[in-house]
Amino acid sequence: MAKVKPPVQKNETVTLRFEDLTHEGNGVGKVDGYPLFVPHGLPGEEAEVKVIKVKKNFGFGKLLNVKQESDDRVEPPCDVYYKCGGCQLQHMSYQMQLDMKQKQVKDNMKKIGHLEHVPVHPTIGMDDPWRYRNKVQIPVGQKEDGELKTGFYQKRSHNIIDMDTCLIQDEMNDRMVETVRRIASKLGISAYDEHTHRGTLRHIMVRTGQNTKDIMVVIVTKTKKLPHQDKLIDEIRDAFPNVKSIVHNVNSAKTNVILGKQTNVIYGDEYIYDTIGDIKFMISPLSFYQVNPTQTKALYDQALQYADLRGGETVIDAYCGIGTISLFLAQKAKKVYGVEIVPEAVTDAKKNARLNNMDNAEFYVGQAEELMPWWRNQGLRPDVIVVDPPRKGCDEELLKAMLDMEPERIVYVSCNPSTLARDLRVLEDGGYETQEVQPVDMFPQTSHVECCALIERVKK
Ligand SMILES: C[S@@+](CC[C@H](N)C(=O)[O-])C[C@H]1O[C@@H](n2cnc3c(N)ncnc32)[C@H](O)[C@@H]1O
Repeated sequence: MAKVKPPVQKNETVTLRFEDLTHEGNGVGKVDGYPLFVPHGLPGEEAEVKVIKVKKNFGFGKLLNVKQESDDRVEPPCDVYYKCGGCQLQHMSYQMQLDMKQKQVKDNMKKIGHLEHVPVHPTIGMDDPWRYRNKVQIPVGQKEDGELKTGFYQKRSHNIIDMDTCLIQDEMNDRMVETVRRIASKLGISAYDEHTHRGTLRHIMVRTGQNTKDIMVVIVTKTKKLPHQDKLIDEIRDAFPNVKSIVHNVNSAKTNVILGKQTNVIYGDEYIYDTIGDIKFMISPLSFYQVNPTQTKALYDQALQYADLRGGETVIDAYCGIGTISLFLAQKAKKVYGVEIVPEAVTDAKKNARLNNMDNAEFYVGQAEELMPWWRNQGLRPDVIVVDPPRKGCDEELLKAMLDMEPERIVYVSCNPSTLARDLRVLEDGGYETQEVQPVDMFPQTSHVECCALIERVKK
């Protein structure tokens, strides 16, 4: 067969009408049937686009000039939006973002899970979709004049954009990052350089309790010693007298992973606290804690509603982190078993159960895919199983053990609709039926979406 040449060439300028959006939020327009993916293009718009990459069946373009704007186009409030890789959807009305996420989930259900019949509800959005993040982890670099800079990486690169504020961060986190950077700069602490593997300061992480206003700062260095440690602590405390915890984390490895294994509390407490609903949580530096507390409440309420607990049930919460969902469930269940791979998180989970006077939740350190079959072999038969895995979804062994245990209901909380759809297919083939999926906008202005799905055992 003769080779068909793409109808566009690299660096050529073409006029496109965008027909659709990809799951990442890129506009899709076609030249003679050949699709071009263009960041910041919106459906219905006509625009001039520079072709920047040509592949056999599709290409990529750069938006040069929008000739006819969509009613859903909005002016991004962030000065560095078009450079920074953090947000992808600031140019889009919030309603369009929510609709796009619902469609993303529906498409995955259909294409990956072959679950076109499953109702996917409209995405639960935020009243104010800004300043929602309770945690920032920001890389530190050095300017030409030697001063330190902090900022997220430019798209598809490791160049740090010098920025003072991030509009999806809690303002407290912004101010703390700026303060630590300024003090460290003044004390002459150098930034870590990933090319030469030299220098000291790698990242600044700040976590804030949205409801308690507790603040934890984690200073990540390549070096075992934190230079000018006492001075740094004094000056941070002068600027933020209410800081609860200052932690030094050592990460000497050549890696993209932000935190190393060694953490030393150099001032204050090992934990900060936050509340979700009526439950109080203590959170240590290495533990996972959802980044958007307002939407976490909406997500957990949904999970609890799907679990439909009456007080007599045994429940397993797999991938339980610091026990957040487990304790929500324990309010209504007879017994909850949690499993989590990070030992520090399990320590937090146990302490959190005590903190809330709950004695019906037990937590175990381990791989969920190992513990679940072990529980099955021990004869544990839960009424409800909740899973909340990382992006790669559930392990096959775990899915198999869940099916063998025959719970009435499975509640699947997911931050990745494609692995959710893949795993739902396995559960459907194993005798379960997905009843509904509720997307929740945990990460406004970005293309990520969180979901909660209800799966029930088909009665024979
Ligand atoms: C998306 S988080 C959910 C945490 C918790 N349910 C919450 O809402 O805060 C996923 C959790 O799974 C843990 N994890 C990752 N792989 C695991 C595995 N194989 N077995 C058990 N836990 C795992 C992570 O450490 C993380 O705490």
